Amino acid sequence: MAEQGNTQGKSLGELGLTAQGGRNPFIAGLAVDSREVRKGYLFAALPGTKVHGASFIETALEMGADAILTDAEGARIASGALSRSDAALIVAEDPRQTLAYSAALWFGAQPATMVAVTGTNGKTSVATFARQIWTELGFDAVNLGTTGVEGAYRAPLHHTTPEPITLHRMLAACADAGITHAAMEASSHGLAQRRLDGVHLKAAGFTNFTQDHLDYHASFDDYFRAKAGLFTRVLPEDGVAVVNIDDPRGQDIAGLAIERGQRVIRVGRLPLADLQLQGQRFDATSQEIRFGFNGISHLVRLPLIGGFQAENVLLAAGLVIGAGANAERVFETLPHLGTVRGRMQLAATRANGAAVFVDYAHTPDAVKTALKALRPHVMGRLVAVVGAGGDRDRTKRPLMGQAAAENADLVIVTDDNPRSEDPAAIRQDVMMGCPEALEVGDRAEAILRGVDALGPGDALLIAGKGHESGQVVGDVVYPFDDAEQASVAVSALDGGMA
Ligand SMILES: CC(=O)N[C@H]1[C@@H](OP(=O)(O)OP(=O)(O)OC[C@H]2O[C@@H](n3ccc(=O)[nH]c3=O)[C@H](O)[C@@H]2O)O[C@H](CO)[C@@H](O)[C@@H]1O[C@H](C)C(=O)N[C@@H](C)C(=O)N[C@H](CCC(=O)O)C(=O)O
Ligand SMILES: Nc1ncnc2c1ncn2[C@@H]1O[C@H](COP(=O)(O)OP(=O)(O)OP(=O)(O)O)[C@@H](O)[C@H]1O
Ligand SMILES: N[C@H](CCC[C@H](N)C(=O)O)C(=O)O
Repeated sequence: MAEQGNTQGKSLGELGLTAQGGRNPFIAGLAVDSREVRKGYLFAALPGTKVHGASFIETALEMGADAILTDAEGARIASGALSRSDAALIVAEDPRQTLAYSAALWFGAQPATMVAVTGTNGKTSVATFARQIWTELGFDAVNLGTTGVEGAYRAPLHHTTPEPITLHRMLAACADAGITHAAMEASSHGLAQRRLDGVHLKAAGFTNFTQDHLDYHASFDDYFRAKAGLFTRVLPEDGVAVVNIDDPRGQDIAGLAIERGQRVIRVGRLPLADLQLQGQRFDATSQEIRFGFNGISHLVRLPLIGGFQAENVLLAAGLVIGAGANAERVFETLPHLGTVRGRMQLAATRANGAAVFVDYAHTPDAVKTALKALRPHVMGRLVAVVGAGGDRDRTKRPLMGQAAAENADLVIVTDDNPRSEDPAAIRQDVMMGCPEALEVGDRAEAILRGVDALGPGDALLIAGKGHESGQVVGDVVYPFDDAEQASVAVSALDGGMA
């Protein structure tokens, strides 16, 4: 109970729940996994992708559960066990959403100003920039997502958008630590599973929409509908939608937001944008951007590599403005933003001046965008080390290879978390899109070969793992850090010059 952060216990009513059968107990904690149930807990028996959680209701009752939250199908599956128990039974149409609301009530605190961002690519970057802007403005702020909880409170997370019990435990810990501002990532899995439905958002952002996760979502339209849920369901009507309208799906989102009465801040290059990116100039380590807001033009130097990061920065600025900050003060913070860990991060420089970048591009669009974004910063050739993950969307693999072949001068295909799959078979899938590429399964060797290929003025992009610290092979996570390997390779080739 203590780790649930609530030592008092709560009645069902206090959790927004009404029992349809059984007692009306005082709840000691919440669990979605029967193995985590303790005496007096509410067990949420959720319909799963592999099995209905109701199959574990009997076990949960044996472990001491005093209340069961499930759907009609779950109540039917466990009718035998339920009829032998006096535990409270709550049957909800959408038990995942009900759990999300109850988890928010259970933990009872979240940072006062919260924003969330969704989209295929750019969520971590936007959430991180939003946190950096708030920090520059003097607020105690965090970002939560793929890279964990970062900022004035730090903690690891195992998911981009954690399930609601973990999420609200974390939000309450942040609030207790004095965090007033939080920017979180909303993954499509998280949205489809209603993980954010109890979060109080002031603004929500949309970056872009391209292929990913078609292993989980039945179709592109399903994937889009999941993302749109951030605006049609989670963001309240008085919330602000901050949308990249350069993406046609962003225009659809803006339309949905307007239908709900939400204020919309349009971001993009199109003349219709409220926060309009009007020009970019690049040098080796930074970019100068010109943008307009409310008829006023601004010129700012961003110490960031990659044109797409300007789009992410403006989306983050829009979110911070949408959540209540003064726009001119927000724009003053932009020259102080820093590189997002593992996103177009300069990891090492060779003695001949060639640069090695680490990036988290793991979708076809991201590989294309990242490589294209490096071009204006680089005088010479562009080398790419690329691979695709196992147990993930297989259809994206050849497209990732193709994106690399079309946008780099030399491509090296390697392993990236093969998980339970045969690494050679994954590489073959990728190679279908880039048949001329060099195939080097061992990632450390692939990086070494990539670094070795660099002449003066060239650059290497190591795509796919970004901030990750391991290579997942089978069930084993081997320590592996692309940035570290880049330094090791440069040292090995140039004699300690990394
Ligand atoms: C594919 C997916 O999202 N799965 C989530 C889903 O599990 P599931 O439907 O597969 O569960 P299941 O195995 O069928 O079991 C059904 C239910 O029985 C319960 N159970 C199961 C076994 C048992 O002994 N006792 C028990 O109670 C399970 O907790 C579950 O609630 O519901 C579970 C409970 O809410 C989640 O923990 C689980 O996330 C798993 C851990 C996961 O890895 N998700 C990943 C894919 C994910 O969410 N990633 C996104 C996207 C990141 C990105 O953008 O790339 C993220 O936000 O991190
Ligand atoms: N606005 C953008 N448009 C296209 N590609 C982008 C954009 N922003 C980032 N990327 C690419 O996507 C990669 C991942 O970026 P980021 O981590 O910010 O996205 P994400 O949506 O959080 O991804 P994930 O949820 O899978 O972690 C970057 O390393 C870059 O290659
Ligand atoms: N959140 C993404 C990250 C992918 C990163 C890449 N390194 C891989 O393992 O495919 C996923 O789990 O699909």
